[in-house]
Amino acid sequence: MEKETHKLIGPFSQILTMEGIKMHGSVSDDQLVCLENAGILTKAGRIEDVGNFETLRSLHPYAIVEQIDQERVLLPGFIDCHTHICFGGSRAKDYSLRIQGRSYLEIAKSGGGIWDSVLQTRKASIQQLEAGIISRANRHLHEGVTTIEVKSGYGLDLEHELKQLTAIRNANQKTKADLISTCLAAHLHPKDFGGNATAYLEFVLQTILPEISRQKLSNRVDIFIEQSAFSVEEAIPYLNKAAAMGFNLTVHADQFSTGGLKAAIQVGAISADHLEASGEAEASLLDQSSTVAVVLPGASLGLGMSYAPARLLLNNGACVAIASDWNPGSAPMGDLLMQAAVLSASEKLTTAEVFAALTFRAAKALNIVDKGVLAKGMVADMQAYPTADYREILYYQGKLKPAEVWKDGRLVKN
Ligand SMILES: N=CN[C@@H](CCC(=O)O)C(=O)O
Repeated sequence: MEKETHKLIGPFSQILTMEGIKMHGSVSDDQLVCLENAGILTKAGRIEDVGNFETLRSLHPYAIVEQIDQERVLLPGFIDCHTHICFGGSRAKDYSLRIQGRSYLEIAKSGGGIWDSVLQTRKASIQQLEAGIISRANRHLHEGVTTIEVKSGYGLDLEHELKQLTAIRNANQKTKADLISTCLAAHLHPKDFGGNATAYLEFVLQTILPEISRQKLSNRVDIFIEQSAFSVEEAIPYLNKAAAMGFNLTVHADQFSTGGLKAAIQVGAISADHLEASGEAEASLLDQSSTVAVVLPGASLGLGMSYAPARLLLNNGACVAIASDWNPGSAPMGDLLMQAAVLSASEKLTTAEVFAALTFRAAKALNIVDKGVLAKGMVADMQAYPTADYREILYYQGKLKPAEVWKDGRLVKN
């Protein structure tokens, strides 16, 4: 019986296991474990062994062989640890205004921005939201992204935050990608809430979060700390109370102005995301911190703004992850590999740093311990690129896509 459940996949020209690389700070490419003519043995969705293909074949003659006949480089599936792919409508109008020179915040003040997506998302049925999530998640899966965080935050009242999180839960049953939900009811102080920002956050704490816990819709809470959203003084008590209710914390921090990263570290957030406005002073805070610094080049591309200082953050010892921020406003593209490749050219990130940021460091941002590395016991989420040289993956700046993708050891794209 056991013999039938083992599967040996290979031979691969190269397998980058991502094993043995530290969680924090800079990484040079010579730290990458690159196995040549390699295979991977899986069983029941987990990795049993990784090594030379012929050696594995002789050690496990009973394994069913899934033969790879062409040149391929195998990597762990990517983990996109920050998205907003549950939304209704489009914000093409905002984009066209931005490329005419209007800023994100100006557009938000004049009726566009996040609030416009809130109105469009409230109008959408749960089925429409589900269909949108499934289609975006499947596109990501096709491009090698096997785990995807998905935020609410376009509902901003009890009914519609629950509708978004329920749509994410339903979509998770219908896509082969793994979806991890986050409650971002604190995305904005809603225009139609009859009270100030603090009163709104109290409402979220007393009404929305208990219901989310009761229905087990999410165990993660996020807040947007920014002049246009919530202040540090408003956010800290909110985050501390959410943590006391058992939620893991993540923060939208330092996108346009600073203060958010420091607050995220202070409350023990698992990650602080954005960081485009962070400088030397903020980067130095990450030296002794376990908070993951998640950079979002897709938002910089969508807004035509500077990238987060990923090189500086790594030089300061941060654990840096890269995510797509896929959303209808600031980051509509949703191509994680392309964004990471373009960021690496500007920020001078090594291939090892980019792949770490898309795999096991992104897993840390989601508190996941069994994904992002190809090693015994880990989930067999993997992707194979049609090349014999791993350096070509970033070289083609996102145009080289995986030819095969496996989720839980099963081929989901070929
Ligand atoms: N910055 C705040 N939230 C999103 C943008 C959402 C939107 O513009 O709709 C982000 O992560 O970029």
